[in-house]
Amino acid sequence: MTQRVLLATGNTKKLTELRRIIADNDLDLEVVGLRDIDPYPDPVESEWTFEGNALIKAREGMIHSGLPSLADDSGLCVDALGGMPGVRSSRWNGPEQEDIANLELVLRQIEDVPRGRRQAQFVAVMALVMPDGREFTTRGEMTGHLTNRSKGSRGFGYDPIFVPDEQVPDADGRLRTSAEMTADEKDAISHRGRAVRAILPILARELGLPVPEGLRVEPGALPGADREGPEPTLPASEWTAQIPVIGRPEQGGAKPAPPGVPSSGVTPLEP
Ligand SMILES: O=P(O)(O)OP(=O)(O)OP(=O)(O)OC[C@H]1O[C@@H](n2cnc3c(O)ncnc32)[C@H](O)[C@@H]1O
Ligand SMILES: [Mg+2]
Repeated sequence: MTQRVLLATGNTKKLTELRRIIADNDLDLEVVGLRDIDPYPDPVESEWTFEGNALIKAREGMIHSGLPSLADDSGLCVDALGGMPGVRSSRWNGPEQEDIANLELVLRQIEDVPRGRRQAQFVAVMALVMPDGREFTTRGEMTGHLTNRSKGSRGFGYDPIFVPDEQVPDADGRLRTSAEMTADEKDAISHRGRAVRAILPILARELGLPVPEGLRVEPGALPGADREGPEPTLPASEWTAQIPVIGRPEQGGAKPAPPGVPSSGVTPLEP
């Protein structure tokens, strides 16, 4: 029987991307959105880390639906702004969450910053909360730089001003913004694509589904792999899986991984 999973996000563009990436990976899952369950108040995203806010949204989703629940917390971290807007990306210009006003404010804030110092990265953290309270997070990043004006109409949020590093220039040597890329091109390199592809093997294992071809990892490499054995040394809420991250240490309110912790494997979440 097809199992149901909730994607607890109020952002329909994000939901579309998440559904598309899950569908591309052939998991026998029905992905329901917030519109498919009884409404509940938006949770307050009160944490200073993407992990913390993703867990807040996934926990609320699980409590109100009883379903295994996924949630994404993401944002744009701009080096010249000390890693901001980061976890505040959707409310950067105020509580209205208007993409264009947020993007224009960032452009104004960096208008005097020269091209060589306009590096930024998108970060996405996916949280999974199971009905038994087990919790997991995965992280993906996409590095790039910011343009000085919007280009392209695909994607959402800050896509029209973000030029990903991982792309081949066109015949004129021009690089595209992520709003000029096709959905498949963005998914292949995006922060969300990476975070979702990292959580899918964990979700599959937790639901007893076959792990999709191409997403297989060593069984012991997944957090909670010892769930049939002795209790984990950390509470379930403190396990996180990290995928290899390209680029600089995390910013925007999130703490860098503690020294000595490998870029993939199990690390504790900050309190
Ligand atoms: O909290 P939910 O309900 O999931 O929806 P949201 O839009 O409020 O989501 P976040 O709190 O995670 O804020 C993420 C913001 O970061 C930006 N962002 C995240 N991923 C992006 C992407 O792939 N392309 C462009 N902008 C993105 C965009 O402004 C989002 O509104
Ligand atoms: Mg939000």
